[in-house]
Amino acid sequence: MTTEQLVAQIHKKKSFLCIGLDVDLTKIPKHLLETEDPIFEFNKAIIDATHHLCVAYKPNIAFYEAYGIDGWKSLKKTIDYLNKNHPEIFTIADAKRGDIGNTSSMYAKAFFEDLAFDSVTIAPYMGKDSVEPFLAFPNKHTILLALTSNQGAFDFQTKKLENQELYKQVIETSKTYENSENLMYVVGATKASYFKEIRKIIPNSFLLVPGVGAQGGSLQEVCKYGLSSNIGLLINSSRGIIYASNAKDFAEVAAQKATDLKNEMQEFL
Ligand SMILES: O=c1ccn([C@@H]2O[C@H](COP(=O)(O)O)[C@@H](O)[C@H]2O)c(=O)[nH]1
Repeated sequence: MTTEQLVAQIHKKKSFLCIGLDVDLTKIPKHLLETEDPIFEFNKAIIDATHHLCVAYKPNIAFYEAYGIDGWKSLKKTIDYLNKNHPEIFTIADAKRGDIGNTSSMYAKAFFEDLAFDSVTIAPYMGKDSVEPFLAFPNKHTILLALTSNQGAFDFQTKKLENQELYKQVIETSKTYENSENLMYVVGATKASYFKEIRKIIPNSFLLVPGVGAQGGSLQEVCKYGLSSNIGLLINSSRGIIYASNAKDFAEVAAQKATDLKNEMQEFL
């Protein structure tokens, strides 16, 4: 999917919501455990109930890898279901990969070719040759961890190196990479006070923003300085939506939570 197509969907649906599909078998409704593929059945129900409210879904790959080959099969079924039934939805493999060049090329093939995601999250720590293999794929997007939502972000990302914070150096350096127009960035909603500075460096790039809901970040605070001229934000919520109920009405309640977040977005569209 191109960035222009994503922006068009945001305006059409009046939403820049991304729903995280972080499936934990201990948290999903018990009746689904009796089905052949509980992870896929859970995702399918959530997608069927919420696809009109959001523009993106973000399965976090750890939640699938944790269940071994069955988890990977459920992931494949989920992305195939999305690509077949909702090709207008932007898909994000939250995998946080990145390695030396030839290994990164294999990660890129796994997520962009085999699984056919639109984007993948990448850790920037190994630098240019670890990121560029992902950027080489046309109309695919590489989402670089810039300033993460967790407390540990302060261990390194905000520390100054040669008088500039590391997260700023990551963003500035990444702009020099080949095909950097395919970059997006992760910035946590819990770091709302940093958005003004970040927008000075990347005024138009898309930012994937996790951390609203369960982690306590505020949509209003993020939008104050995070919006760009083409919206430029994908606000993610995972647990706050998908586990709002673990009874038989879980998909309905998830849709209500997604509607609440979408409604909060209206004043910014
Ligand atoms: O900085 C980051 C980067 C990624 N995440 C991921 O986003 C979701 C957030 O889930 P919630 O349940 O809405 O808290 C999850 O997959 C994280 O691994 C992040 O939170 N922060």
